[in-house]
Amino acid sequence: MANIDFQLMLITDTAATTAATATARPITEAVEEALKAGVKAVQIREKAMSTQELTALAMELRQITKHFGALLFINDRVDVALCAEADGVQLTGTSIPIDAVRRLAGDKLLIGKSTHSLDEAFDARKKGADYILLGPIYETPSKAKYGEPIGPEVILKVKHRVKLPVFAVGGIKPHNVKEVMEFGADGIAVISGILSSDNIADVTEKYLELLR
Ligand SMILES: Cc1ncc(COP(=O)(O)OP(=O)(O)O)c(N)n1
Ligand SMILES: Cc1nc(C(=O)O)sc1CCOP(=O)(O)O
Ligand SMILES: [Mg+2]
Repeated sequence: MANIDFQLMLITDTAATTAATATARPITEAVEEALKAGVKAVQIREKAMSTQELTALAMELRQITKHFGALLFINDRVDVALCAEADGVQLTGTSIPIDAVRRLAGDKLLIGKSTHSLDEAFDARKKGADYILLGPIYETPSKAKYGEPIGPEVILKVKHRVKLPVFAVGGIKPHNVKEVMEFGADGIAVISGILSSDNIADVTEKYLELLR
C-alpha cells in the first residue's frame, strides 16, 4: 500500500471546471499541468462519466501520475480503482462500506472516506479508513445544497479525537490554506481553486508554497 505523504490532493470535476473556464481543455492536460507543478495526489471524481469513460480516464491518468511519481485515487468506484491499479479509493457517504472495501481490496488500496462532522470522522477511523477528507470547510457552490459549511474549527476537534490524516476540503483557496493548516489539517483537497484557474501551474505552485 502507498504512503500518505502528500499535502495537496487535486480532485477532478470535468463537468464543473471545464464549463467554468474560458480556457477549457481536456482534463488530462489540466491534470498534467498540475502534476508538472508538483501535485503528488490526484482523485478522479467524475460523477457524470459512464463506467467505460471513467475506466479509460483512470487508465490514462494512471500512466501520467506514475510518470510524475504521484498517487491516484478514484472516487467511489472500487472496481475501477482496482482495474486501473490506482493507489486508493475515495469513499463517499453512499459508497460501499469501508470494511467491505478492505475485504475486496486487501492492502492494494488506500481507503479514504469523505466525512462532514466529528461523528463521521470518528466512525471512519473505527471502520478502518486510512485517511479522511473533512468538509465542506468553507462555502463552495457544489455543496451549497448541503447547507452551511462546517468551518475550520471542526478540524481541531477531529484531530484531537481521531488519529487519522485529515484533508480539508470545500472552498479551499490560497487565502485560507494557512487557516486550515493552523487548525491542524494534514493537507487540503481542491477542485476549483486549481482547475478553474487560467494558470494552473502558477496557482498549484502557490498552494504548495503555502503548505511548506
Ligand atoms: C455535507 C455533505 N457534503 C457532501 C455529501 C455527499 O458527498 P460526499 O460524501 O462528500 O462525497 P463526494 O462526492 O464529495 O466525494 C454529503 N453527504 N454531505
Ligand atoms: C468534492 C467535495 N467534497 C466536499 C465535502 O465537503 O465532502 S466539498 C467538495 C468540493 C470541493 O471543491 P472546491 O475545491 O471547488 O470547493
Ligand atoms: Mg465530499
